[in-house]
Amino acid sequence: MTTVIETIDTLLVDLPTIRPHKLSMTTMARQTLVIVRMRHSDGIEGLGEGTTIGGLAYGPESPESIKRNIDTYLAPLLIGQPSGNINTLRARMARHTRGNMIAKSALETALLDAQGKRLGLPVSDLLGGARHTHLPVLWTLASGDTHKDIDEAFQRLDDRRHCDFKLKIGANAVDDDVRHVAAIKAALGDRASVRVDLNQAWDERTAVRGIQALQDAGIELVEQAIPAREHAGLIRLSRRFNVPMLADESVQDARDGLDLACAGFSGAFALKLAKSGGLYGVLELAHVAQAAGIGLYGGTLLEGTIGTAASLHAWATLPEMAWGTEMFGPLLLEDDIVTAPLEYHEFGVDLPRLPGLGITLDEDKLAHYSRG
Ligand SMILES: O=C(O)C[C@H]1C=CC(=O)O1
Ligand SMILES: [Mn+2]
Repeated sequence: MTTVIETIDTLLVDLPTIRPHKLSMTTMARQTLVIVRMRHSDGIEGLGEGTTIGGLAYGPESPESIKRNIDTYLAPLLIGQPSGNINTLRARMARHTRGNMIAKSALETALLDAQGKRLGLPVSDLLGGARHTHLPVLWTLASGDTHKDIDEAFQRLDDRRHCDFKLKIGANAVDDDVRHVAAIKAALGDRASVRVDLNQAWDERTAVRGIQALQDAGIELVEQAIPAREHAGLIRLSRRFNVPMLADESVQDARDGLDLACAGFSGAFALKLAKSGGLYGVLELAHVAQAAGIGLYGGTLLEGTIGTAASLHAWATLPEMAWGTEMFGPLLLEDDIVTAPLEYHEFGVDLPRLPGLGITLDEDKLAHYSRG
């Protein structure tokens, strides 16, 4: 008998962060994960996660909209359908619903987790096989205080946890931000690479001034300096400076990637399951980038362990990423809802090797942190 999808439950899970995480558009004191539990008629449960940053501060989906739109619109499209044909189920969601890429990503992840468990294969094997089993992971310094950030960076270096750092700037005046970045880079010297993420905070004129100063300070990568939809401006910046531009909010999926590449962008793309609607969509973007000679970077929306593991399975199938990954989401959270956390060591993280995502929920922790 064909295995079908029987039930899909969604849970809002609030976890405190280890310290305030200050971005240009919001300061996070907690993270809300939307956890999907998808049960199939063969008794297998698939897990998925949809997560964004700061409610509606980061993008058009909030944790509450992700849950509501799965419950109301997306789950009914899947329930009763055969479990194993993920291409058909993706097409069904795309045909009947627009946008909501984080919600779709959570569901696709749950489908892949279940299929992997069913076949006894890790998700990366379902995607053709892992080329890496240990991936580099950077850390974001975003305490809002220069000296605290420097102490935090040295701690991470000494623990051999991270040797690349991303600084979140754009909330303060340009000169203050540049001073903050330059002080951190000067303190770390050659021990670490330092990059910045503006999260769209500058206009193009400000960006020209700010990026020149950041380049002079030895910054290695400048992420999303100007608003997402200003593709022409981003391309001008990528041509103007030696320091490469990393497109994040500007590049959601393969279509954006193709447009940017065809219009002359050079630099790198931040890949995120949340932007591209799941593992297949994000790999389509990665393949466009590869064809265009654009560098890859494994990005996060600060997902917990389930979403982070899903991303790792996708990144593991790619050639080495020019800019590594930022899959540190679980390390920013005070606690976890899984029985065995991901293993972070030697400046990176291990790819889980058990079937599916390789992650098991801790039911007590899940109940404790779930809303309602
Ligand atoms: O890159 C972003 O825009 C989102 C995210 C990734 C790391 C972090 O601290 O925030
Ligand atoms: Mn970013």
